[in-house]
Amino acid sequence: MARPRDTSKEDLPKVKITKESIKETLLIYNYLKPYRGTFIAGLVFIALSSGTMMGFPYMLQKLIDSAHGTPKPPFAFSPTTIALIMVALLGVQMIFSFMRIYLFTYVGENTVSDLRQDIYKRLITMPMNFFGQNRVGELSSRISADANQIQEAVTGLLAEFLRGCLIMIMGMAYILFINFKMTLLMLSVVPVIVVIALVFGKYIRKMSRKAQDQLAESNTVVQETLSGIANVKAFSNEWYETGRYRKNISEVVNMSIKNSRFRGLFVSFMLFSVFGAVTLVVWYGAGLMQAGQLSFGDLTAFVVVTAFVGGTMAGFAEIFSQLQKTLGATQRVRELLREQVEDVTVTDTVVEEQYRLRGNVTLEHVKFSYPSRQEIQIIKDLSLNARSGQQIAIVGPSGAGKSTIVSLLLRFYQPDSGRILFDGRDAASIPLSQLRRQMALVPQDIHLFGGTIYENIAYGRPNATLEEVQNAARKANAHEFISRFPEGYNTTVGERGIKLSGGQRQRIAIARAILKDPVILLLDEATSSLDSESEALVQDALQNLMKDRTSFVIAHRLSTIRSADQILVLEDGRVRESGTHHELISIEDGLYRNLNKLQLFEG
Ligand SMILES: Nc1ncnc2c1ncn2[C@@H]1O[C@H](COP(=O)(O)OP(=O)(O)OP(=O)(O)O)[C@@H](O)[C@H]1O
Repeated sequence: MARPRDTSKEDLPKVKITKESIKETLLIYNYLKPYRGTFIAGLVFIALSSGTMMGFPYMLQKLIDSAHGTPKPPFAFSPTTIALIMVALLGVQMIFSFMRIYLFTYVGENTVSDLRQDIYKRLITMPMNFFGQNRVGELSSRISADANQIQEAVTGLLAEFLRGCLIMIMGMAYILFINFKMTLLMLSVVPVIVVIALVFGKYIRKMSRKAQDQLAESNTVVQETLSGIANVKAFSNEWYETGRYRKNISEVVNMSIKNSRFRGLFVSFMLFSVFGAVTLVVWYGAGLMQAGQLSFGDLTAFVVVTAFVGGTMAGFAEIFSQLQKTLGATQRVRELLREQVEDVTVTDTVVEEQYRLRGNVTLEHVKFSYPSRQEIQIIKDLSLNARSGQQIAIVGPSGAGKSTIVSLLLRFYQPDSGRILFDGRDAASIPLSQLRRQMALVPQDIHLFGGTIYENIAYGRPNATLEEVQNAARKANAHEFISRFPEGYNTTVGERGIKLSGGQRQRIAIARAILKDPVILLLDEATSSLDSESEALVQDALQNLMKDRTSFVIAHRLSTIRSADQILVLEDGRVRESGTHHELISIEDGLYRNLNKLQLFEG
């Protein structure tokens, strides 16, 4: 029957059940290993609870027969005694069911939490290129929807399958034992009804999903028109939109009415066939009873067990469809777990003496194109030499490749050819985490994490004390405005917190970098202009930050880089001019000189 739509699950694609996909899924069961004992105990409780469940119709049979005075050994007791035994049986069943649910939830939650942590560790250590090629939404659904599906498989699916098998086997054996011929009669009708119900049910589900999609489409019209209401009104197109909506809605109505015919047919068919089957079996059983071959209790137990078996058969279809979804989920998760990660550590490490940098940076004939756009070379033969403590300014028009240089220095990407050297050593010979620990990036768009100002600054060195954080904030000219907030350093920022101005955010980012105390500083100057007071505070903070470290500054305003040791004028992936401000300004018709004259950059 058509059920309410559970979009979170239906959106998960199914895959074909093949030997390969099953093998993949079984590998996920590796995560079960640490909880093997509990898992096996859970399986035992499933078997026990299925067993006691089948004991119920058996005792029911004895109870009814005892009323007729025809109980057969070994339960030739009074009805009251049998009823008490049944209550005891139900009590035991309660314990078994409780244990089954508790143990499987314990195992399921723990395994999926291990799996989630592994996926997260993978995600966070993937190279930058990976993030350029995958959508964040899709990646996060690996950790939420896919992991959920796997959890259900670990706990629910296997348990349901085992329970189903046990009930089918025990149930079939039991009704065969009650009466062979009646079982054959039952087998000739019940599975047919189940199969028809499944096929029909699937078709109806598909139809109702279509109707829901149609409804969603009509909602898009509503959203579109309401969010662009000014357009609708300005064009006086209310009549047009009303017509569009009417057309959409009438499609929904048509489809739903068409569906109702099938649903009506399905429900009436099911009522007819289920009760018809019961009538048929009971009629046949009544004949056997008349002939003295069957007791009243036998007949009752037979009908109850048949209902169990029929229900289990139908349940297998759901297990099958869940299995397909799980195979899809595990395939995607396994793909992710197989991806090549960056060589970074996920434990907190300190800079080792052998990798401690002095801050000399050399680029030799570096060429680079982004892996996702191999055909366009962004950096074309770039060489530069920065000595420890120097300030290198990179200027040039938008799209020239300035930020790309910063990404290469951080080793987000590898050059296609040429070398990057730190203190004369090839960058590739320094472990990534060791290298990046000695660098700090102050980007153009400053990202503040949801948390307090203290936490945001301490991101530069997560174990810093409040005093160290405050000192960094002072140097970054941020202490004063932070102290003015009623909650000071405990003020929450980010999505749910207060909104800081552009200049304030920059100073937080500068404090974060000061706290990290990097050897090499990478600074992407914000393009948005600040008011002159704020600008002066930021510039002063930047001077504090750049003191005694090699700094690469992507500058958008030339006024801020006059004192730089070297200015590289980049155009189309090449260094067109380089030198100090005075050297460059004196080049007749030079690029820098012209840019300076304009005092205006495209970027
Ligand atoms: N992740 C990426 N994948 C593919 N191409 C990219 C990627 N990032 C940047 N590009 C391209 O590389 C070129 C250089 O970009 P880059 O950001 O280095 O320029 P920029 O000089 O910093 O520009 P701006 O001053 O506007 O920030 C651009 O054409 C851009 O489209």
